[in-house]
Amino acid sequence: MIKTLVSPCSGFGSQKLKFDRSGKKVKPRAVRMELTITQPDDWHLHLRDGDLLQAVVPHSASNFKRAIVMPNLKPPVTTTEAAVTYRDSIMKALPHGSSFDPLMTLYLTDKTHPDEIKLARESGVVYAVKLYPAGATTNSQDGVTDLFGKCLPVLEEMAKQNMPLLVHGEVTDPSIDVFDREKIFIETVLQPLIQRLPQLKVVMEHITTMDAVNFVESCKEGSVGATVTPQHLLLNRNALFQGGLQPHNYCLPVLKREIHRQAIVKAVTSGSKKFFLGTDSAPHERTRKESSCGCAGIYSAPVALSLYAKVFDEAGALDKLEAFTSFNGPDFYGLPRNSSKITLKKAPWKVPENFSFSFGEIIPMFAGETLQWQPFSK
Ligand SMILES: NC(=O)N[C@@H](CC(=O)O)C(=O)O
Ligand SMILES: [Zn+2]
Ligand SMILES: [Zn+2]
Repeated sequence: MIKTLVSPCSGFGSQKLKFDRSGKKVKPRAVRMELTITQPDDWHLHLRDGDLLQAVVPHSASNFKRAIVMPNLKPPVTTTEAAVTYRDSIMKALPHGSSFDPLMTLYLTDKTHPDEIKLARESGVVYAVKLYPAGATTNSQDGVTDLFGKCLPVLEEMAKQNMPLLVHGEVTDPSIDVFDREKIFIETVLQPLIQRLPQLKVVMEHITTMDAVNFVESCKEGSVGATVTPQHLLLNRNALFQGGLQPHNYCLPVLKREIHRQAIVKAVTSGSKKFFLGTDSAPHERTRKESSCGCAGIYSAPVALSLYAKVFDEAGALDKLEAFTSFNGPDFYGLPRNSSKITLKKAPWKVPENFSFSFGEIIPMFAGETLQWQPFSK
């Protein structure tokens, strides 16, 4: 439900009377101040383990009902048994009374056996398998070196079990420019994969380019989907260098040109069912980001909903926000939509400069900046 109010105050300053060229009074523009939507899920989330897990899980649990939890721990979550253990530790770290539901994933390796997929399906806690090309991103060193050469029997079993494949879609060939790695991955891996196994459900994670948008749009609805992060909707690659090197804007796949950002905004605000919310919230302790060799990953969990609302608001598409945050993901995964609701209110708030813990600090995306939308869970 959207409450459309004629704001007595625009952005909480008074709204001046406006006149057109002929001197006629112009009706004030309706400003949406409050929006109640089905509770969102996060279809791409890093919760880490140990102290970091304890520190970050409340931020996701306070806004999202479910999350697809990434398996790139050290060591990676490669078996159903490990996924069950990891899920238990997430449940233990949740704030008292939380109904957050972590949906687990397995980390695909060259050695994953098709029987592991059967176990995963039977477990009822594993919802997808994640492909990290070896060396493509954080903790991907145990990932896949040759998808078609090593993983075909597993992929066939996944198609049989209706188990989605989630992909970090970048080639790792060092001769390929880092800004072209997603495009080349689509051409050399994804296109051949869906041709070979059209029954396999695939999610292209954290898409960053117009090429990815076009690819996903060209595929059959329900067979290929994509998650979209707040950073790839709001920032272009200039944000990496604005006034000096900005390590907290560094993630993989790296931010791209403005034309790509615009294509992604257009895709998610178009009402297409193929695109859904996946924050890729990826916390790293401050000193690991502000380093001579800084880690890739942006911590967005505490600000993500505000930021998605900002994108849809600025595009004049707030009526499309709920499908993106709360319908398209569960529909793609074949899961029920949530019955709980949250309310987003237009009420400015300042993002904390940092979150401080005994082990160090985590810097959130848009640290210290003022945002307009604020989520309130019922
Ligand atoms: N997105 C990132 O930059 N980093 C992620 C890994 C990933 O999703 O690629 C992480 O785990 O830190
Ligand atoms: Zn990734
Ligand atoms: Zn990720």
